[in-house]
Amino acid sequence: AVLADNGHDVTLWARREEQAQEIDQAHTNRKYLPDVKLPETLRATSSLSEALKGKEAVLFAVPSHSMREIAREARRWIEADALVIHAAKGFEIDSLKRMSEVLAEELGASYADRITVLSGPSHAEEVIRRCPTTVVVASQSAQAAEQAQMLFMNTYFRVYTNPDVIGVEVGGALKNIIALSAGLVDGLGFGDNAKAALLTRGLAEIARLGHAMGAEPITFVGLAGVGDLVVTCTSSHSRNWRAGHMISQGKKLDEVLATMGMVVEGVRTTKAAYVLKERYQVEMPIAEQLYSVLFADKDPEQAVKELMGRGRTQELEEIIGGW
Ligand SMILES: NC(=O)C1=CN([C@@H]2O[C@H](COP(=O)(O)OP(=O)(O)OC[C@H]3O[C@@H](n4cnc5c(N)ncnc54)[C@H](OP(=O)(O)O)[C@@H]3O)[C@@H](O)[C@H]2O)C=CC1
Ligand SMILES: O=C(CO)COP(=O)(O)O
Repeated sequence: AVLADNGHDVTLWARREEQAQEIDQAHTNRKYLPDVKLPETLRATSSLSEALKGKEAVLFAVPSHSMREIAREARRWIEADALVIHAAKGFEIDSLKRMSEVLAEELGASYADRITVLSGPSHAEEVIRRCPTTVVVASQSAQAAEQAQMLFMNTYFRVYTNPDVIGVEVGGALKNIIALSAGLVDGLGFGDNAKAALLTRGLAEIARLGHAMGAEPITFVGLAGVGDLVVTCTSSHSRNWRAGHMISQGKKLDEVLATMGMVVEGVRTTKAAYVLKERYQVEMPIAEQLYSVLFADKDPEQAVKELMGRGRTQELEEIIGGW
């Protein structure tokens, strides 16, 4: 809708014919954005070739677990000089690869310089109402990042560029772990101090793993770090926050995911972080406790007790050093 508002010729692809038809003809998307009228110029199809042929840019906005499969399929139709952007916030669970790595593998080396990630605090429910929103685009090529910036930027959607692809992707993925935890903490009625502690110490965990993976720590105080962390941990639009909240009320994970009917990226990302923290030898106590709550039926109140009872430590020693 942002791109259509900017006057671009946009074709959405949806895997279900009936959804494509609804968007194309009625200009609505009742399942995902009820009570919203989409731009009249926005077209939709269930044919990938129709969506991709002749297009100067392609935005992959599928859940991270389906990125490889869709990219593999899309490769046949994407123009050789197309700009490739993705907006997924997660890792590939088996390989622990970032989405730009998955795209580069599937689309081929010739696209590496044109792969861009778009991330930041941007709940779809508000973007579609044209509420003021800021995001960041990152690419290894300044030219690709600026091209994406120009395509999306308008009066309600402000786009910044950043050369740190790893930081922007890792920040966008890991914030969902903290958003799930924030839903739990809010649901348990632990108050504002606990929530602030979770966001701040969550950010320390994100920066610690991100730094070890090659990110610039400063990226995490930007839109893909603090920005997305704040919006996802404080908004009831967030599926990750809502999932955590439901679990705090005694619901089982399977039940929560079935009720949601939309992707809750933080669940898979918690599994990924559990393995990544071992691989990079970094401490992620919040992610570790959330892992036990989600996958080993740990009582969330006990998880909080254990987090509060950890040994004494410095605040940011890995990043700023000690005395
Ligand atoms: N929602 C938001 O505000 C934001 C989301 N994101 C990120 O965007 C990504 C997508 O999220 P979002 O759109 O919200 O997720 P939703 O669950 O709301 O919608 C998922 C969409 O992807 C389709 N889909 C699911 N699995 C597949 C598959 N295997 N192949 C093809 N299509 C599939 C669904 O189709 P169907 O209906 O047929 O299942 C549906 O159209 C996530 O990584 C998320 O973190 C990033 C920024 C903001
Ligand atoms: O990433 C998002 C907003 O920036 C959407 O978060 P949820 O997936 O938790 O809804």
